[in-house]
Amino acid sequence: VVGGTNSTLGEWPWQVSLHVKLSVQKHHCGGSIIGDRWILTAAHCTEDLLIPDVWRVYTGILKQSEINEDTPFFKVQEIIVHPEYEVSEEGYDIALMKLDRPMNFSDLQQPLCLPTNEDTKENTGYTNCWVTGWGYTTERGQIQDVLQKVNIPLIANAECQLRYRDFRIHNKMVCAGYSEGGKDACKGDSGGPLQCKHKKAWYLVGITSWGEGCARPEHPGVYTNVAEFVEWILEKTS
Ligand SMILES: COC(=O)Nc1ccc(-c2nc(CNC(=O)CCc3cc(Cl)ccc3N3C=NNN3)[nH]c2Cl)cc1
Repeated sequence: VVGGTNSTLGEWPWQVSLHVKLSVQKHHCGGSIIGDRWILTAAHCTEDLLIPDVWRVYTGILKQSEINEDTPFFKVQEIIVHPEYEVSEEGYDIALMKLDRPMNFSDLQQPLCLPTNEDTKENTGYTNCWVTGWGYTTERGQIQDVLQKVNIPLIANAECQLRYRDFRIHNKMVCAGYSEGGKDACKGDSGGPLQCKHKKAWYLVGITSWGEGCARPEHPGVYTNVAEFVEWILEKTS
């Protein structure tokens, strides 16, 4: 996250850190708890990593430095990638991870709400949206220890399309950013939530997906529009 600040423990209890353990183990992507056995993340996070055994899902953590060989994690039983996903810039950048056992919800680990379907139109109805993650704070940065948060406004798809002439910004995408730049997601944040507070509850409006650089003027972040995938999510998770 560029232009953000430190989160506090329990502020974003649905945020998870998805680690991959190959020869070494490291943070790979963010993700969101949407059920007691379900994590929602970006399809691009799972590319070339469709073997469930390499994944370690860390919940209820604020700092990456909390993670060591003794830190408990959830194993992944199944990975479900949206069948229409090809590349992030074309959308459908969404995937589900089914955990090998159900989690007990607590103050530190609990789900956030999926947007209701009619919100699709109202995406502009969300006025208090935040992006969170342990990603880089500059384009040539590094993974952060403390979970970062940044308040970023949604922007209309028509405006987002003007900024990305070489791409098709369609209705299954949602954009967020400042025209002057300076605040954005960045490398290592993908798969994590763009969450909006609406009438006292937090909704998973977007999944961090792609952008041209990080926090550049006139280059908003592009997120998977979760409201357009609620039917798919419910079909796969029930
Ligand atoms: C010690 O462990 C480690 O170092 N781990 C580690 C893990 C993952 C990565 C990593 N992840 C990605 C996937 N893309 C994103 O995360 C954000 C994409 C994105 C989304 C929005 Cl909305 C806006 C802008 C951008 N944007 C464009 N340019 N840059 N960012 N790339 C790389 Cl590199 C690097 C290091």
